[in-house]
Amino acid sequence: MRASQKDFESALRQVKLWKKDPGNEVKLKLYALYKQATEGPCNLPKPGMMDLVNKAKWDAWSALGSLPKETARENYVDLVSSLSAASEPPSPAKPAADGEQAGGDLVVTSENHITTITFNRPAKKNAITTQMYRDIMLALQAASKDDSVLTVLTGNGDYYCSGNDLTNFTDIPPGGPEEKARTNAVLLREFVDYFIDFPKPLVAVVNGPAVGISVTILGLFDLVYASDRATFHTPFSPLGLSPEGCSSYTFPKMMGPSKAAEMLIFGRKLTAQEACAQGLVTEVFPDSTLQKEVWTRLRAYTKLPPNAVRTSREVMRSKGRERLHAVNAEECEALRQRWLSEECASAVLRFMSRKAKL
Ligand SMILES: CCCCC/C=C/C(=O)SCCNC(=O)CCNC(=O)[C@H](O)C(C)(C)COP(=O)(O)OP(=O)(O)OC[C@H]1O[C@@H](n2cnc3c(N)ncnc32)[C@H](O)[C@@H]1OP(=O)(O)O
Repeated sequence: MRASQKDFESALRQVKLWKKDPGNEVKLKLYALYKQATEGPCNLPKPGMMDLVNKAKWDAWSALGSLPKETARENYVDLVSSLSAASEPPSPAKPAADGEQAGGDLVVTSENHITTITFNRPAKKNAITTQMYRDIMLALQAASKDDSVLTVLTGNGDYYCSGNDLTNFTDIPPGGPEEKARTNAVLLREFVDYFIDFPKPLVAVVNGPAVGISVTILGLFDLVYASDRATFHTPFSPLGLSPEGCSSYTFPKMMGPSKAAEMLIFGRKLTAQEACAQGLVTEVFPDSTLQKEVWTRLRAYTKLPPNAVRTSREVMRSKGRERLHAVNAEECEALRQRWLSEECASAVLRFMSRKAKL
């Protein structure tokens, strides 16, 4: 059935009532269809390379080519109706009380003296949004004070985490790309500082592939248990970026400068076994037994005298902390500059335009 002008207007009103931001990809699709339905094919000049937001919008609209206005209107109505029919999104993450589970892109649970922070965005391979960085910091703050002995990070679905959400870069504030780069650098520095200063043992249960920042911060963890399906990938150079999470210091220290260079400069992806041989991973488990074996082991660790555990960790960690803060500051400044580079803009655009196809 063809959508009438009335259906189209009703869909426009419906979008305004949505409580949750549908995400940049959906917004781009809606934008493109709206423009096509109301103005026809895009004949605006192509925005400049650094104007990420307008460039992404232009790409999405242009990709519709000569799609007739009526079809665009119909596709808009269909898209809105399919999204509105989808189940209501869960509430945002919050630090949980004992045993409580919060929904959202991050799930925090606390049980048997273990606080678990789960990346819960499986449809996006658990890419970390700006809100998730903030929620992880809140969860770590709460976990540092609760009665848990261990804090675990893990992922829901087939991925552990695909790193920073690359669409983070498209939301340019009034201060322009410079302000965006500055606020990202502040956020990143604060985020990594939380891991450097965290007072209890940090454990990663790497259930699948890990990319970018989810790999680099592993150098700040005490234990990294990985599925044999997991891979470890830091594709910074292809993205026009440079290493973060103190990996420019922890990785060479852990695996030697040459192996670290292969990963951090040349983006070589490691298998779980290779990452274990390099000291990044503590132990690799068959995917089918990972959960059972790891959680049994972790529960046993929580029975150890907690003050002895904390003291041992503190004496192991305290000496390097100041250095790590300095490394973090240096890496964030390098990244602030990288985010303003054409190399980075092109890489993000490549990813975005792949996504803007309708
Ligand atoms: C402010 C602090 C900054 C901190 C600095 C951090 C730096 C980093 O972390 S750099 C690393 C950034 N991550 C990446 O470059 C990974 C990008 N993603 C991919 O290369 C691929 O998606 C993949 C290899 C992770 C998975 O490929 P595939 O199995 O083919 O699945 P899809 O590509 O179809 O992905 C499914 C779905 O998920 C979305 N998605 C995946 N990763 C990201 C991401 N990092 N950011 C945003 N979105 C991501 C992807 O767009 C697909 O979405 P739909 O098309 O809507 O299904």
